[in-house]
Amino acid sequence: MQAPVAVATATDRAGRIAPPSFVLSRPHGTVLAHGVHTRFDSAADAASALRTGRVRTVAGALPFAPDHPAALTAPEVLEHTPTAFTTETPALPTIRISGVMPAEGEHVDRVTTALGLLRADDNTLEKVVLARALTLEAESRIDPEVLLAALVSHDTVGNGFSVDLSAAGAQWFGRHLVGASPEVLIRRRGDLVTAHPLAGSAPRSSDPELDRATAEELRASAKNLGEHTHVVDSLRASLEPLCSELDIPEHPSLTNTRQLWHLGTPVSGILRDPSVTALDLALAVHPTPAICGTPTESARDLINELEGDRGFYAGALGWCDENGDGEWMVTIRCAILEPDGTTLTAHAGGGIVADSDPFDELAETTVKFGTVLDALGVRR
Ligand SMILES: C=C(O[C@@H]1C=C(C(=O)O)C=C[C@H]1O)C(=O)O
Repeated sequence: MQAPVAVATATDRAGRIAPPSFVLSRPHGTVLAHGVHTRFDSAADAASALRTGRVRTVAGALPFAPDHPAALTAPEVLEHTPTAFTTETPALPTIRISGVMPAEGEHVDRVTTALGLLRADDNTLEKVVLARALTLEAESRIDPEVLLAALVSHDTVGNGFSVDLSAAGAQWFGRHLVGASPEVLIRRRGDLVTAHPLAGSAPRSSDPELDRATAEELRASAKNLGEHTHVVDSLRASLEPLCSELDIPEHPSLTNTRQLWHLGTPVSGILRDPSVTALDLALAVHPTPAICGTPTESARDLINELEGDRGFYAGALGWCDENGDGEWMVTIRCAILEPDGTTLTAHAGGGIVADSDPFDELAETTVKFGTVLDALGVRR
C-alpha cells in the first residue's frame, strides 16, 4: 500500500486540525475541501456566487429533490492531488445490518405497483428507478475518513467520497455522506464537457467464463438497452443547448465495478458559453433517468409516493473551481453516517421498465448494496 496523500490542514476555533469537509477520490486524482468560507443550502445561490466571483470554489452535495436543501461549501482551500486517495486499509469495528427498509416483500410490491403503471395502455410513465435502504450498526464509533479509506481501498479504480452534510441545515448537521460511485454525472475541463451515464446492470461472477457471458448477455439485452436509452436521450436533450458539438456513441459499452457490470456511454461535448460552470452543468442534467425516470416529473412523483424523501441518495456530489472546471458524480453506492458515528443508512435502487421482473429488481438492489457492505466487512 502507498503512503497516505499529504493533505493541507485547516484548524477549528479550538486549534484542532479539522478533517476535510469534502473528499472525492477518483482514479485520476483526489479533490479535498478544507475550511469553510461560505455555506450554501441553495445550489442556485452557490452557482450564482461562483459565476459572479463572490466565491472562488464550491464543493459538496446536491439532494435528489432539486427544491430540498443542498450541502455546498465554498472552502478556504480546494486541494487537488494527482492520484486516488491512497491509504492503508483501516481496521473497522464489527458492523451489522440492523434494519431493512422497506421489508424485501414490500420492495417487490412497490416494483409491482410501478409495473402496473408502466404497462397500462393509457400511461405515459416509461421508466422509474425504485430504491430501498438498509440500516447498519457499528460496534463502536467510526470516523467518516476511515469509512472513506475502506471504500477507496475496496474500489477497483480508487473511487470514493466523503461529504460533510452540515451545510444543508440543522437536520443534516454532523451527518456525512460516504460511498464509492462509479457514475460520472458531468465533468468540465476548459470547454470540454464529458459524462459517463450508466444504466442497465448485471451481477459479476467469480467464474471468469460466467462473468464474461453475463456481460455479453447484458450488452445484448433489449430490456437493459432500453433502460440505458432513456438516460442517454435525457443527457442529449439537456446538453444539446449548452454544447456546440456533442459526441454520443450509438451503442453503450460495458463497464464494471467489483460487484456489477453496467452499460455505459462516454458522452463528450464542447461548451458553447465558457461562463457555464461545472455546477451549472450538474444542475442542468440532474436528475437523469439513471436515478429518477422518464418522464422526470411522473417518475419523481411516483418515487415520492412510494419511497418518501430520498435525502442525498440519488443526488450528485462534486466540486467546481475558479475556472468553472469540476467533476460531479451521481450519488449512488453510498450511505449516510449519523453524527453518533455508529449508525449508517445505505441506499440502492434500480431502473424499472415495462418488462422488468420484481424479484430480479430486488436481487439487483442486493448486489448494489455490496459496494458499501463489502468495503465495511458487513457479513450477510
Ligand atoms: C440507482 C442506482 O444505480 C443506477 C441504476 C442502474 C440500473 O438501473 O441499472 C445502473 C447504474 C446507476 O445509474 C443505485 O446504485 O442505487
